[in-house]
Order: sequence, then C-alpha cells, then structure tokens
Amino acid sequence: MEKIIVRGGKRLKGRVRVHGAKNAVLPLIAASILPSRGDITIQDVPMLEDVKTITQVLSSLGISAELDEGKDTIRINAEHLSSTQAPYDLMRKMRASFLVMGPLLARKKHGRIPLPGGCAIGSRPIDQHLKGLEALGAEFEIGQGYIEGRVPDRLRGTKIYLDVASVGATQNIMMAAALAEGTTIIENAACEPENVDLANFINAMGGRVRGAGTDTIRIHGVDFLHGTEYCVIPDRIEAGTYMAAAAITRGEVFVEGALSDHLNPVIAKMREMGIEILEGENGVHVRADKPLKPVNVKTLPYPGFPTDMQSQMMALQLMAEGSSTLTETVFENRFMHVEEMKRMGAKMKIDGRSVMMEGGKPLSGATVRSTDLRAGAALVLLGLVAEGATEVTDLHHIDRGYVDLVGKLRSLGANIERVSDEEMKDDLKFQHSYA
Ligand SMILES: CC(=O)N[C@H]1[C@@H](OP(=O)(O)OP(=O)(O)OC[C@H]2O[C@@H](n3ccc(=O)[nH]c3=O)[C@H](O)[C@@H]2O)O[C@H](CO)[C@@H](O)[C@@H]1O
Ligand SMILES: C=C(OP(=O)(O)O)C(=O)O
Repeated sequence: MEKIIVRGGKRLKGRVRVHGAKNAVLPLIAASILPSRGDITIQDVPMLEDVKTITQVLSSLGISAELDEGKDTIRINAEHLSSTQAPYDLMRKMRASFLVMGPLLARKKHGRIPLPGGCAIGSRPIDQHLKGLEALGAEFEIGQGYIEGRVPDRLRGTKIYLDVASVGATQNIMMAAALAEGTTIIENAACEPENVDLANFINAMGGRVRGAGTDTIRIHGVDFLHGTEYCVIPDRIEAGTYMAAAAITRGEVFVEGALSDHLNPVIAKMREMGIEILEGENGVHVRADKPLKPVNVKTLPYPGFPTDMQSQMMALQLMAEGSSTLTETVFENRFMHVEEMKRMGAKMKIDGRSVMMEGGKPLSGATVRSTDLRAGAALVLLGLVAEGATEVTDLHHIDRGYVDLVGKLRSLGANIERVSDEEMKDDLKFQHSYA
C-alpha cells in the first residue's frame, strides 16, 4: 500500500498548472456514446483513475476509446456500439458510471448497469435521474444489483422538474434528450460549469442545447450526432485546492489555467480571510503573507460555495485564529475527515450539518486516512503546516481526482513524498544496517 509523507514548515512558492476538470471530462466521455458517426477527440484530459475507468467502460461496450497519456487526449469512435451492458467490476469503482445510462437509452433504447453504490459522503441516490429518464419514455427494472432501462417506443421530449438540482441527473437527462423526439425542458437544473461544458460538447456534435448554466435548460432533440474535437474546461476544484495550499502555508503561488469565473465563492471567502488574490487572464495569483482571519462557510449548489472544496476550506479555517463554522448542505455525510483532522490536534465539533472549529491551534503530524478524494487532499494540506511528519493513506481516493498531487506540491517547495510500504521497509533495513 502506498502513502504520502508530508513534513510541515515550508511556504509554497512558484507556479502550478491545473489540468482539465474531472467532473467535466467524465460526462463528456459518457456523451461520446451518442454520435453514430465520426471521430471524437477531447484535449486536456486529466489522466485520472476515473478517466481510465470510464474509458474501459466504453471499450467494454464495443466503442473504440483510446487514451493518449502523453498528449492528455482521448480519441473515441462510437459507431460500433455493440453492447449495452456495463461490467460490474469497472462500474463499481466510481460514482459517475451511471452517466452512461442516458446515452445508452438514447442510442440503443437499452442499458443494463450495476446500481451505483453510495460512498463515504452519502447515499447518493439516483431517483432524480430515473424520474427524468422515465418522463422521457424509459422504463426501469432493478434486480441482482443491476438497473435495466428500456425504451419501448422512443424517447420523447417533455418538461421535467428536478426536486434536487442534481448535477448528474441534469447531465443524464440532457444527454438522453439530445436524441429524443421534440423538445425537453429541465427545470431546477444544476448550473455547474461542468454542465455548460457538456452542453457545449453536445452542441459541437450537432446537438441543440440551450440555457445550460441556468436553472432552465432546453434541449431540442436531433436525429443523430456526429464526431467533433473538443477541449475540457480547467478543474476549478483542483485550482481551489492549490489556492488553499498556497494560503495555508502563507506562501505565494500562481495557479496557471484557473478560470476565476468558476471560482467566485472560493475567491470571495479566501479574500474574507485576508488572502490576497489577483485574477489574471490565464490564472489566479494567491499571496497570504498576513495571519488568516476566521470565516463561516456554507456549501451550496453552484454558484454557491462548492461542496468539493469543503474539506480543503476546513483545513484553511483551522489555521485562522478564532472560531469558524462550516455548514454542508449538499451531502448528508461529508464530515468523515473531521475525525482524521482531530487526530492532528484540530479543535472541531460536529453539530448536525455544521462543524464548529477553534482555529489557530498548533497541529501535530499523524497517520491519517483519506475518506474521500477531497478529504485526502485536505489532510495533505494540514500536513503542510503540522509539526513533524503526517502520513496520509488510502491514496486511491486522491488518485481519482488529482493528477500528480505530490509532484505538483513538491514543485512548489513542499517537503512531500509518496512511498510504498516496500520502500519504507527498505529504508528501515537501510537505517538499521547503518545504525
Ligand atoms: C462526477 C461528478 O460530477 N461529481 C460531482 C457531482 O456529483 P453528483 O452528480 O453525484 O451530485 P448531485 O448533484 O447529483 O448530488 C447533490 C445532492 O443531490 C442528491 N441527489 C442526487 C441525485 C438524485 O437522483 N437524487 C438525490 O437526492 C445527492 O444525494 C446529493 O445530496 O456533483 C456533486 C455536487 O456538486 C459533486 O460533489 C461531485 O463532485
Ligand atoms: C465527490 C466527488 O466526485 P465523485 O462524484 O466522482 O465522487 C468530487 O469530485 O469531489
């Protein structure tokens, strides 16, 4: 098993480039099932575990899908979509797997997919996905851990009101409606930038999606979609994570490629903490040479403060002298990292959907466990300022969402390494033999 060892005390300085957005590229790859002709090339693809998994899913459906790791590119041709059953061993690895259901129903009127499990942050139901797809004319059966969808006739456009502004449900419905007969209106749609990216991608393939980025999206169905070349938007959560890393170490970092328009709530809250942020053409400049001030934060659907920056913000709040609170309104169980942070000496108390913090207390390094991909990154951030060494385990979570987190932080001056247990044993042997 591998672990990250990080030793506190270094102020981060320099520049770091963000990659393409995980939460944009996954629906783009799922939507690549839709075109019945032509090649698709997507650039700025982050080579993350989830991206490799969904690429394997497309291959298992008979689609030609090739990742070019050297060029951060994926090439897809879905003309020979020969299967509508996705394999359990691949689909269970990530939450976004259910996004292939909408495109399969639109293309082949059938899809049989393992039920997506919950994960550390909550039960993560799919009722809104099913509500929308059924409204379009799909029928579902659940059994043996699978969900099977069929379209007895054809998908027909309709008006759909989402009870929850679900990012994934908005995406699944948008993709299915792209090839439906007539017009679909999604009300109370999720407004995230990743949904705008998906709409732009579908339109680049010949679709007709309007209003993405607002809470009402209109999709005029077309008969077929064709290939295209596309470039993914930058990852706003990866960018926010490096902004937090610069701030927590009181350093100065240029986060290259960050789109400040996608980071308004994060920038606003960091400025409230006294962090200097300059929004540039091709990135965001962060400098934190003054003591951090405590702030209160509440996560909300976009354009509110993103839940995917919740644990990283908590790490920052713990460095601000005084009392802070963080309220999580999007997921019902996204505080698993609090116990891990307390192992480092953090003064925190969970009260329902909120965490109360007494910040400014010195933290000590400890062995801690990543409980979800953002929590893992947040624990690394705390390790950057804790006394001594922090060991972060369960790195598969981090590998789902961050390209080379250790390498990027090292390039900014962090004292951080990623080691396997074997390397640790060899080290110990080496130390004993020369003690
Ligand atoms: C791959 C990807 O893009 N993941 C993002 C996506 O996840 P995902 O699309 O799964 O998140 P949703 O927006 O669907 O979930 C938001 C809330 O709605 C609830 N819900 C969702 C669907 C449903 O049918 N019924 C229902 O009740 C969920 O339990 C959760 O409490 O948006 C989340 C919220 O911004 C982010 O944290 C994830 O990083
Ligand atoms: C929760 C996240 O992703 P996923 O929906 O893939 O679990 C995330 O990116 O923070």
